[in-house]
Amino acid sequence: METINIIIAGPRGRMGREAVKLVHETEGYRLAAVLDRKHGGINMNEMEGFQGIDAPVYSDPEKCFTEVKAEVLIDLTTPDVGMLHAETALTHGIRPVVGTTGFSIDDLERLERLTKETGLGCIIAPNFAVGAILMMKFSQMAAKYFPDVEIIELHHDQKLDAPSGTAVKTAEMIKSIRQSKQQGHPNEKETIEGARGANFDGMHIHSVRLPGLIAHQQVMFGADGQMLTLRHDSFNRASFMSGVKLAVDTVMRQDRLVYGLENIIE
Ligand SMILES: NC(=O)c1ccc[n+]([C@@H]2O[C@H](COP(=O)([O-])OP(=O)(O)OC[C@H]3O[C@@H](n4cnc5c(N)ncnc54)[C@H](O)[C@@H]3O)[C@@H](O)[C@H]2O)c1
Ligand SMILES: O=C(O)C1=N[C@H](C(=O)O)CCC1
Repeated sequence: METINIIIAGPRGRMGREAVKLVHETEGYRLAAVLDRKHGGINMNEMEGFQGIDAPVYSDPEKCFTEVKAEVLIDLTTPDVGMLHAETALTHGIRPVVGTTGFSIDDLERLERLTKETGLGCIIAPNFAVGAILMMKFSQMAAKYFPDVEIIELHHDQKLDAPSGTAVKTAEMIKSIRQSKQQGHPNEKETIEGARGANFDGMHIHSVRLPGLIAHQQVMFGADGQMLTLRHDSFNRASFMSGVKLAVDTVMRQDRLVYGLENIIE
């Protein structure tokens, strides 16, 4: 088995720490370096909580991708930084696996162009949890029969982007099979701005942020006299790691942009 050399961006973050553990403990993976905005120039084992993990730390992505031999970048940072990392990685022949959420349609189009130019795979996964992928797929199936839908996503209160990447992806998947529909009463009026949530092609997305939560989503379908609710809960960040591993293994065989793990799980 060929070793996959991996760079992780955002190793001290909530997701980054889990990803470091995954790469460190997986046979056939080697942690080649990490990208950390503060600690460039030291070794990981000098950083708190990473004793016994030997990898150089960089703060400058350009320098990191030039000096380090790696096949894959796992990015778990913030949208603007994640976009810069993904583009820079591709131009250095490194395949990005991006868990960072909050990318715009423009960002996705730019990355798609870059993958076509370089012939390299890139996976953008708004949610790595297999259960969440199933919830999105089931929601897409249900929307064929229940066009009236509201999405409620619930996350911890340190989350930067709203709506969540998962909610946006769910809405996009529903939109792909549903005729555009403005839901609710045609004359409805918000007496407090935002009361009806975000409007995506007529369906509404509500974002809840509370301490204690991790990542949760409920998709509610209403029809005359009945309701169908699909819900997924991630109770810890280890729940995302089998999806990260699937993405790393798959990106090695891809030559284009893949947006969403639903396109690669069988
Ligand atoms: N796809 C999924 O399944 C999934 C799951 C959880 C979180 N996320 C997303 O992953 C991202 C990270 O989430 P989190 O909860 O770990 O956040 P976090 O705030 O705990 O971690 C983000 C890390 O990025 C680092 N960072 C910021 N700028 C940097 C830079 N220039 N260079 C290197 N590192 C930099 C920060 O120091 C921080 O450690 C978010 O966008 C979140 O929405 C995705
Ligand atoms: O913790 C977060 O932030 C998460 N973000 C993802 C999203 O935006 O959908 C999914 C899981 C957790």
